[in-house]
Amino acid sequence: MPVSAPHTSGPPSHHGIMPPAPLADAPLRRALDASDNAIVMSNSTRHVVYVNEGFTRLFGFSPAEVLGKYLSDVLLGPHSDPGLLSEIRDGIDQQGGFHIETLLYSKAGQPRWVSMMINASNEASGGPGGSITVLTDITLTKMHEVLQKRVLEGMVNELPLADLMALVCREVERIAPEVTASILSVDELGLLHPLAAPGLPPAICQALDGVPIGPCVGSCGTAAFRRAPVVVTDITTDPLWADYRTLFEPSGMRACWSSPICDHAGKVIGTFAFYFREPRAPDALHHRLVDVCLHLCALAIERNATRQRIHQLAFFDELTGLPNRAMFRSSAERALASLRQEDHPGAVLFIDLDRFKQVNDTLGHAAGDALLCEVAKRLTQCLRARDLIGRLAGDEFVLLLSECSTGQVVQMAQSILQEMARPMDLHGQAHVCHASIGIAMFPDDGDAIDTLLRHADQAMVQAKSDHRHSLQLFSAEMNRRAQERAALERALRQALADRSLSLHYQPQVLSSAPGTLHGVEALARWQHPEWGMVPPSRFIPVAEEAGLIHELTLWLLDEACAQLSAWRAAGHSVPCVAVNLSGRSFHQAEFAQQVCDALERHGLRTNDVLLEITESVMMDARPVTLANIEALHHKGFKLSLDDFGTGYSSLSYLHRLPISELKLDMAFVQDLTTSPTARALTVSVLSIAHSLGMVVVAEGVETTGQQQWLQAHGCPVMQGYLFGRPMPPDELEVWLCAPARGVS
Ligand SMILES: Nc1nc2c(ncn2[C@@H]2O[C@H](COP(=O)(O)O[C@H]3[C@@H](O)[C@H](n4cnc5c(=O)[nH]c(N)nc54)O[C@@H]3COP(=O)(O)O)[C@@H](O)[C@H]2O)c(=O)[nH]1
Repeated sequence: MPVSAPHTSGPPSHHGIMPPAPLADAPLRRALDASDNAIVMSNSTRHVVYVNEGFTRLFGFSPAEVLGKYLSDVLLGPHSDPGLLSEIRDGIDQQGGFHIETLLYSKAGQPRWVSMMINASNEASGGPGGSITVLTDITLTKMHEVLQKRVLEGMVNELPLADLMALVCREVERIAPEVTASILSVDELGLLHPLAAPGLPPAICQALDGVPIGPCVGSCGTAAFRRAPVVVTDITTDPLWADYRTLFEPSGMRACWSSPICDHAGKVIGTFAFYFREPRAPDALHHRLVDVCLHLCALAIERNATRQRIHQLAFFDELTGLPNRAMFRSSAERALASLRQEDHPGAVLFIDLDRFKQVNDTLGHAAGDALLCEVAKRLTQCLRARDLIGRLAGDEFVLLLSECSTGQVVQMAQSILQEMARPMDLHGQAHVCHASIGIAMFPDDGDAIDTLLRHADQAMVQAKSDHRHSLQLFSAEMNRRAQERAALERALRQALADRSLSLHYQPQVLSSAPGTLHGVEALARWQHPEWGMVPPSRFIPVAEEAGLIHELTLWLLDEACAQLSAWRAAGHSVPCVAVNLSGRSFHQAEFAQQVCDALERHGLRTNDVLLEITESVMMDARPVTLANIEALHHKGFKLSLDDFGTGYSSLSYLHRLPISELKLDMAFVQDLTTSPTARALTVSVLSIAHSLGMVVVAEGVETTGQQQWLQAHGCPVMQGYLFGRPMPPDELEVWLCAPARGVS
C-alpha cells in the first residue's frame, strides 16, 4: 500500500531505506526535483523511500522527515477522508493503480487538496510491491471548480439566494473544514441580514437580523462599516466583540475573519465571514477561498437584487407600490380557485376616480401622484386580510373581496366611497376625491377574473355616466351594451381603413336672402352594410373613446377640401365649407400644419374652410391646444364655436380666442316660439356676437316661425331642415341649382 499500510507493524527505522537504483542518476533526480508535482516512491512494505523537492515545496516536510515512514502518517489530518486508505488499497490490489482527489495536510497543518495518482511499480523498490505516487496541488482548481461551477449552476437553475449562499458556505467548509462560514447581506439602511450560516446556531442568525453596521459590531458589522476586512483572532478578548461575545459563546467560535462583499460600484452589499473554533488568523488558503467567494457572492447578491427589481417593476406599480394588473390577475386567479373550491361568493370592484384629469391639469402631476398614493393607502386600509388590491392603470384601482354577499359588498363599496371623499391634503391644497365603483359578483357575473374585471369595468362606466361618485352592480343589459359598443368600434376601425365613411353637406343660408349660400357644413355619414345608416351621434363618441377621432378628422378635412375644389371646378359657387374638429386633434402638436397641408393639397385658401370647435376646446388650457389655435389663427383660419350656449364657457374666452362665428344651439332655436327664456338668451347671444363682431349661425331652423323670429332679431345666418337637410354632394348640386332654394 503506497500511502499507508494497516498499522500491524511499526514503521521501520531509517536504517535499511534505500532509494531505488535509477535515482542514483543525477540528471533524472534533477528532473524530478524540478517538477511542480510531489513525487513519492514507496517500497513493498509501503515505507517511503524517495520524495522529490516538489514534495517538500507542497507539504513542507524535508525528505528526512518522511523517509522510512508511511505517507499516511505524515499527510493525513483532521478532516482527511477516513476511508481513504482502504479505497487506495482496494484500487491498487484490483487495478494496479488508483486516482483520487482528496484533502491532505502540510507540515504546518494547512489543508491541501491534491490529485493523487498511485501506480504499482517494481522500479520504485527494485522489486515487486513498490509504488510511485504523484500528488498535484489542486486546491485552487478545486475552489474554482467546486465553487464557481456549483454556484453558477445554482444561479442558472434559479436557486433562491439563501440556498445559493448556503451552498457557498457548505463548499467552503468542505474545502477548509476548520472553517464555519457565514454570509450576511447589508440593506439600504445599513442593517445586517443573515443570508446563510449553515454551521452557526439559528439563534445567532435570528439575533443578528436587523443589527445596524457600525464601528464596533463584531467582525461583520465592523467590516461592512469600515468597508475593509476585519480579523479578530480571539473574540473572547477583542473589544469589537464586546456586545456579541455572550451570543456566540455557546457556539464555541473563538475567532472570526470577515470581509465586505461589494457590488460593481463598490457599495457594501454584504459580508463573508470565516469563524474558527480556536484563536487564530486566516491562512493563505483561506485568503484564496475568500477571494473566489467574494466575487461569487457579489454576483449572486447583485443578481438577486436585479431580479427583485425586475420583479417589482414587472408586478408592482412603481408609484403606489400596489400590485399591477399582471400581479393582481395571478393572485386573483388563485383566490377565485379557492373560493370556487369552498363554494364561497366574492366580488370584483372596479374603482375609477372622478375628474382625476382635472387634478393633473390644474394642480399638476405631482399633486396627481400624491392623490393616487393617498387613494392607494385609503383603499388598502379598507381591506380585510383576505382581500386583494391592484392598480390597473392611471386612476383605475381594483379590489377582489372574498367571502362576501352582495349586501356586504355594497356596504363595503359605500364605505370606500365615504373614505375616498374625506378631504385630503395634496401638497398643501385641500382636495376632495370622488370615485365611481362598478361591482361584479363571483360567480354570478363571471367565473374567471378577466370576465369579472370586464363586467366590473362596465358597471363602473355606468356608475360614472349616471351620477359619478356612486356605485353600480353589473347587469346583463350592461354587458349587451358593452358588446355592442365593442362591435361598433371594430366596425368603425374597418370603415376608416376601407374609407367607407362619407360626407353629407348641409347648406347655411343668409337670413337676409335665404336663397344665398353662406357656406355648407360637412357632416360625417356611415352606411354600414348590415346595420344601415349609423348616426354620427353614435359613432363619433366611439371614435373619440377609441382614439380614432383624429384619423377621422384628417380624413374629413381632406374629403371636404377635395369636394369644395371639385364643386368650384364644376362651376358651383360654394363660399366655404365648415368642418367639425374634435378637441383631441388639438392635442396633436402637428395638427395646425396638417390642416394647412389639407388645404394646400386641394388648392384652397384659409377662408375657404371654417373650423368648428366646441366649447371644450375653447376651455382647454393645454399648451399644445393653445399653440394649435394660435397657429391656425396666425395662418388666417376662422374658428366657429359650435353648440354655443349648451356648455359652461366663460364669455371672456370669446374675447381672448380668435372666434369669428357662434353657432346658436338648436335647443334654443327650437324653443324660440314657445319659450320666453330661449328668446331672451338668443337675443343676448345675438347682442354679444354683434358687439364682438362675430357672425351668428342659428342651427336647427325647421319652421318659418323660427326663421322669421331670427330674421327679425338680426341673426345673420341660418341652418336647418327648413332650408336643406344634410345631403350627399350630388344632391347638394341639385339644391344649388334649384330656382327657389330659400326654403325647402
Ligand atoms: N367631430 C365631428 N363631429 C361630427 C361630424 N359629423 C357630425 N358630427 C357631429 O355629430 C353630431 C350629430 O350630427 P348629425 O347627426 O349630422 O346632426 C347634424 C345635423 O344633421 C342636425 N341638424 C341640422 N339641421 C337640423 C334641423 O333642422 N333639425 C334637426 N333636428 N337637426 C338638424 O344637427 C347636427 C348639426 O351638427 P352641428 O352643427 O355640428 O352641431 C353633431 O354634434 C355633429 O357636430 C364629424 O365629421 N366630426
